[in-house]
Amino acid sequence: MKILADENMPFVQELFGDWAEVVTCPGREISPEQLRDVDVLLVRSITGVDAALLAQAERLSFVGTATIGCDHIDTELLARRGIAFASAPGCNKVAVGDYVLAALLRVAVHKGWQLQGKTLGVVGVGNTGAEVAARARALGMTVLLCDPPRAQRDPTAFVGLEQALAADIVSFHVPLIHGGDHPTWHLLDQATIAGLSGDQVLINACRGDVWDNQALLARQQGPSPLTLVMDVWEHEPEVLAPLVPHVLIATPHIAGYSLEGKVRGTFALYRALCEQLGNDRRFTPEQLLPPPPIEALHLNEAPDQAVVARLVRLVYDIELDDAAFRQFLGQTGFFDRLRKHYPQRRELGSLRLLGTVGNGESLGFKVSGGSADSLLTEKADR
Ligand SMILES: NC(=O)C1=CN([C@@H]2O[C@H](COP(=O)(O)OP(=O)(O)OC[C@H]3O[C@@H](n4cnc5c(N)ncnc54)[C@H](O)[C@@H]3O)[C@@H](O)[C@H]2O)C=CC1
Ligand SMILES: O=C(O)C(=O)[C@H](O)COP(=O)(O)O
Repeated sequence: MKILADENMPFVQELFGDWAEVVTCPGREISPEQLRDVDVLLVRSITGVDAALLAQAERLSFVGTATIGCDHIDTELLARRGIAFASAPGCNKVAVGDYVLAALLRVAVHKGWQLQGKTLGVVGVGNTGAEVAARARALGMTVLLCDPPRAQRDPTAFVGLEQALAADIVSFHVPLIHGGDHPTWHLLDQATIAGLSGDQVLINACRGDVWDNQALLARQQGPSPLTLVMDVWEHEPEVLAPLVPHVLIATPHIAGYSLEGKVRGTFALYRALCEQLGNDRRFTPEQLLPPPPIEALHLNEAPDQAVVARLVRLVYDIELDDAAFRQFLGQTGFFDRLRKHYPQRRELGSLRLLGTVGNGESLGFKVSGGSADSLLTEKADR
């Protein structure tokens, strides 16, 4: 059996190497010719799997994407051709929650805000949106949930887009959908942008095409620009360069790039393929993860916003991602290069907080309760 996998997918040799020949290559370079003798194709979000790519893929029986988003896959085509398909729902939702928490804390410094009491609109309340909502609540924010497809089933829990867009901060977590009842392409368009006030903050960690980037640039060049956090961009890997100086935090589609998230992504495909082939699973995701750089910290009291910000930065410093983006912007291939060489990033949950840590768990950290002394003893005993 021959497996072709995106080179940015960790642990493919370890997981599949025992029962298949595994070949890897850059996701944007996978060609129809390469797929002639391939049985299994494992991609990430940058490989468009469509009729043109599969034109010569006579042997292909399985396609997997180690991502949450599936907008790059023609799933109807796969179904028509009898090719099995798997994705990795939720695999990097925690990483996206970490990213947005780090962004909120950075925004707070920039604006001189206490986040407690501020409102956050979450547009799209699935796996990633729910992670973000939980962390914002732990910071004492009032969270407005907007998810029209879900609201059809549970109308009382949700607000409309207009109300969500009136929040102090609005974070987008929708799939990219063209057409249908709830399209998300250019959900933030010229008209919605015009209705926003210059005090507001917008975060996009879902798909670039959900925001009209040209319309945003026009707004940012006017008298009352918005505060923007952008992990994703229209037309990636291209970036609308003139927009970047008007963006507070700019990153190259790495919100979901924790090591844990990537491992869960590859592992979801391993599990699906094992099931399809009737193979036994020899690994668990935990076996693949190295120990984190910092395992535990002792806190004597519940952390305030400034302490939370320092704790988050110990595990994930979003400003380093922003600085790298600005340093290399404009160089050919900078976007994909930053993604390919992304430093190993762990989730907040890799750090255990010991002692009286209040809302630590809801913020994403691992927490051990008990008195400070008993925990110190427990730590010393380990
Ligand atoms: N920047 C990054 O690194 C990452 C980006 N993503 C993107 O984020 C998207 C969302 O991920 P999940 O939360 O895991 O997906 P999910 O499928 O769990 O949730 C998406 C939610 O959006 C809702 N929705 C659909 N249309 C909507 C509309 N017009 N308005 C408001 N809500 C709408 C759905 O009802 C659903 O509840 C993914 O499809 C992917 O494109 C996901 C992971 C990492
Ligand atoms: O899971 C998703 O959906 C994402 O957006 C991925 O985190 C993006 O990573 P790549 O597939 O582009 O490496």
